[in-house]
Amino acid sequence: MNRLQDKVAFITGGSSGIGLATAKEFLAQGATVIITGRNQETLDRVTTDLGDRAFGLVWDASDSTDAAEVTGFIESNFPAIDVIFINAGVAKFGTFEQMTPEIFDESIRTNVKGAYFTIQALVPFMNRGGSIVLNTSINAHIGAPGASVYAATKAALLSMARNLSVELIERNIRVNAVSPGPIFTPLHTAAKLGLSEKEVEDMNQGIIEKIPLHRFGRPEEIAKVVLFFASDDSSFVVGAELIVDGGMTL
Ligand SMILES: NC(=O)c1ccc[n+]([C@@H]2O[C@H](COP(=O)([O-])OP(=O)(O)OC[C@H]3O[C@@H](n4cnc5c(N)ncnc54)[C@H](O)[C@@H]3O)[C@@H](O)[C@H]2O)c1
Repeated sequence: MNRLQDKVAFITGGSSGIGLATAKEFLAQGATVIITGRNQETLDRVTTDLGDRAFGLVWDASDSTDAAEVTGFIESNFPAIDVIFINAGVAKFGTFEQMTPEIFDESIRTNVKGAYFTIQALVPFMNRGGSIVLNTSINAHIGAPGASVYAATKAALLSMARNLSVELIERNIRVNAVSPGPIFTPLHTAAKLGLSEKEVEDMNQGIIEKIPLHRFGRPEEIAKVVLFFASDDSSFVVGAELIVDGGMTL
């Protein structure tokens, strides 16, 4: 316990799924947590549940170049940011023909550009060093039908993590990546995937058959890995990737 005592952590897309599980884990370890999302009501509800050390900020990851409000809030309230978890993301699946320029742009803006400019805006606040963790995906490594756009964004993110790690370590900031396999979260709903209920059901069944552990992962199982990267337990780990997929990519 208390692996993040007195630390301040910033989590993008923190109101559900892996981001929320990570916020809970960080709070349990003594951190103060700032989560971002697009909906004020949702953020209010979630931060009320999370308690006094949780703060919610409306910040659209796909428009992260406009950071004035976020940086102003941090400046007025915290001495530093110690941990950033780049987690907000969209997963638009579909055949090659179904991928429109709009889907492509939204995916790149949220998953790649959003990540980059969030880090650029927040690094100046990491004045006591710290840790940045990027949430990529096993899709950065495998070939799966219908995943070409999503996978391309996650491969970009993984490469971003490696390259930023060698640049930011000069400021005592470690950058690492977690690459989850299938984790049961709201991302797996038909609406978010852009598929029908039946397509999602068939896809999920097919996925489980490929996982040696024969089940989806839980958000909490990713949060534990993010905690490892965020805390001093990983003090000599720089530019690494940890695949957490129940053995799916083996
Ligand atoms: N669930 C999985 O199987 C899985 C596997 C590998 C990687 N991931 C990655 O994990 C991350 C979290 O996904 P999740 O599975 O917890 O699903 P989720 O839908 O619960 O979480 C995604 C979060 O991102 C937020 N978000 C999306 N677009 C945003 C935007 N423009 N601005 C701000 N926030 C935005 C959503 O509001 C949500 O809180 C994603 O980056 C996803 O690609 C998930």
